[in-house]
Amino acid sequence: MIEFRSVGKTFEDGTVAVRDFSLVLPSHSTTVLLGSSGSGKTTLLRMINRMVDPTSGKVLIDGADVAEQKPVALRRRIGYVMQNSGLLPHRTVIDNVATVPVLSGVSKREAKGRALELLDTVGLDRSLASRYPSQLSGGQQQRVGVARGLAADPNILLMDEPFGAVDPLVRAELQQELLRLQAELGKTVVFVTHDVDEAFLLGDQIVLLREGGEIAQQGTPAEILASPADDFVAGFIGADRGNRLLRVHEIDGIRVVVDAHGRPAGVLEQ
Ligand SMILES: Nc1ncnc2c1ncn2[C@@H]1O[C@H](COP(=O)(O)OP(=O)(O)OP(=O)(O)O)[C@@H](O)[C@H]1O
Repeated sequence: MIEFRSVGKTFEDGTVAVRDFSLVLPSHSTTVLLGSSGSGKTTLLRMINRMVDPTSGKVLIDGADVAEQKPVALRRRIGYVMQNSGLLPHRTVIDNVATVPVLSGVSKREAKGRALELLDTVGLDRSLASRYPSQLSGGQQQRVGVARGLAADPNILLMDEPFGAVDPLVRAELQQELLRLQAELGKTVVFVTHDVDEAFLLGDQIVLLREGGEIAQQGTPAEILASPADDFVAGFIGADRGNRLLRVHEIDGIRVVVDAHGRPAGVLEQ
């Protein structure tokens, strides 16, 4: 469990990124921090692994204050996946994935063996292991980024707009892969995005933020869709709300769900 307790962050130039933020993130589930640019999502995410230290309040992991833990050790046991994959350009795919375990004392041979398994896990062909990041597509790079985030077998995986830089088709594929992986691995995932559809697809819990890291609403996607707390929430999730209004049509005894434009969205289970 990750807990933010009355956390605030004012940067040295006086920018108040987060005013007073409290939240519990349950283990083995995905919490999405959703909000527009500048709402403080990345700042909050980075407080978990101490890439940013709060100026007030505390962040606790399983009851232990992260401020009392060494940042390097903390970062080695928390996976971090960012936009543009953050891969080391002069290292091969396999070395990128194996780096953190080797730094943590795992033998090179063992780390490489595990890295190959992780390529399978994230749906990458092992033949790509000896390539450099620039020799991969954007989607493949992001998969390597996810493999690297998982390399130390962390309980917590932080993901900062990890699929923001790839085209919509690849993005949809990566989202499905993450859902599959999460069903298998059950990590505590904290996922940052400004994309409502992505948030609703991936999140068990959604936390919609206004400026300053103020929580506009938190709940399951269904709860937020069913009863937006106020106009801000309704506006944020509602840009294409029309598409979210679904109806059931019966065709030859099969119940088909269609969206507001009459496009089929799926079939109801009998
Ligand atoms: N190092 C810094 N120094 C000063 N201000 C900062 C710093 N990092 C972030 N900020 C400011 O803090 C606020 C929150 O930034 P943050 O990156 O957390 O937002 P975000 O919701 O993740 O936005 P985005 O979706 O654009 O990444 C912004 O106003 C930003 O300009």
